[in-house]
Amino acid sequence: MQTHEMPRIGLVGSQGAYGRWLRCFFEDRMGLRVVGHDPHGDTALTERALIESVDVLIFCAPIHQTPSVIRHYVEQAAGAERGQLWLDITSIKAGPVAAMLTSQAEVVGLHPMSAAPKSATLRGRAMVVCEARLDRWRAWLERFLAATEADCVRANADQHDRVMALVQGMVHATHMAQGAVLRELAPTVGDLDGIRPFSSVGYELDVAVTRRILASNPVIYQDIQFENPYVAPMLERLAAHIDGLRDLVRQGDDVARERMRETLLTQSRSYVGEQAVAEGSYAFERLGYLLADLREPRYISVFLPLDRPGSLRALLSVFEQRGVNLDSIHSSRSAEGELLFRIGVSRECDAMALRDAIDAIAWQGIGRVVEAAGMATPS
Ligand SMILES: NC(=O)C1=CN([C@@H]2O[C@H](COP(=O)(O)OP(=O)(O)OC[C@H]3O[C@@H](n4cnc5c(N)ncnc54)[C@H](O)[C@@H]3O)[C@@H](O)[C@H]2O)C=CC1
Ligand SMILES: O=C(O)C(=O)Cc1ccc(O)cc1
Repeated sequence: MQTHEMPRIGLVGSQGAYGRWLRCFFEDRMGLRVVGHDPHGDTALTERALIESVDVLIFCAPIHQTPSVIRHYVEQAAGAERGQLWLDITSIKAGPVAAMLTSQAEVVGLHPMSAAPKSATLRGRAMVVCEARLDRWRAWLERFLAATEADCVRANADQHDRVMALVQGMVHATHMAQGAVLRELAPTVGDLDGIRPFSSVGYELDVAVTRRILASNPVIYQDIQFENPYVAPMLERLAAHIDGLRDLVRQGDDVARERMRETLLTQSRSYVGEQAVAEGSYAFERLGYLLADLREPRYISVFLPLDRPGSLRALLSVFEQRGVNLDSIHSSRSAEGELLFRIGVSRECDAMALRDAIDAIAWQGIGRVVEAAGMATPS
């Protein structure tokens, strides 16, 4: 009983990005004891000793290695895992879940749909939950999932992998291809910096996705393409549509134009449905306004240390008292994950009044101005 109340947590891959996040999560948010093993930097416990000292074991190792790592742990455990809960967070689910099922532990596969966040929980992110063999650990699992604050969606492992071929495989493939096309063709039109002033909202959004992928761990993007059996058939369809479009454009006549409209626009529009098309289109517009606000060169970013009602009002009153007109206000996060208010300031506002407002934010103890951009340099 005690075990299920305050289980000891074991992390396989404890030194990785998610391993480190999970350690903080379990220790700080759930008050649980965490131990781990990782060939890179966490070898105090042998694998067998790790298994013997935990109640819940979580695999957070690289995707392509995880099934064999799990099988190795099953061998090492040799039955000692009976009564434990084994979880994994791998981006592909069928292989890891099948491997965990060869143990005698209870088994649930998880997939958080975001990189390890800078925040303390997974609030606002989806997490797929594949219950494979769950009995006595059910109540604790529900408490754990609630503590993550993730939006949990249940699926079996095969369903998960089919969906991920679209949600991840397709999205990553198209953006990796965009990155390669830009690399090849952008030099002929003034390079990326030369293209930037010509950006549309769609280009800017796609470039952000592509660069996010390029900034991340390449092994994950490689494994998501290569380890999911549903990716190859998806790529066939993707390639067929791109090839088809190229052929129609080469053909170039009215028949080809009509065919393109029919296959790539009209049929998809009616499949998606009028309402969802309208909602998606509006979401795109809102992102356009957001990007426009974020592009405004004159803004300040403020960290408000006091997370309580009225903090934002105190901040805004500093501007009001000095007659500084604001164009936009967004809550956002710094690259380090700190919650910030980003305030766009009217280009017409008086530079002295703005500087005075910035000073007042600090000396009145309202907040810390992390960045002030587009200000006239003081004379
Ligand atoms: N990074 C992301 O965006 C997301 C990752 N995931 C999943 O989380 C898992 C881990 O990902 P990251 O933490 O980003 O990767 P990572 O590469 O930062 O960490 C993996 C860790 O596993 C360790 N490791 C390698 N072989 C091992 C073994 N035999 N035994 C124990 N540890 C071993 C590595 O030394 C490394 O520290 C992957 O399965 C990935 O699919 C899930 C959602 C998002
Ligand atoms: O590229 C994406 O989809 C991300 O947002 C990051 C990411 C990478 C791997 C995952 O399994 C889940 C999320």
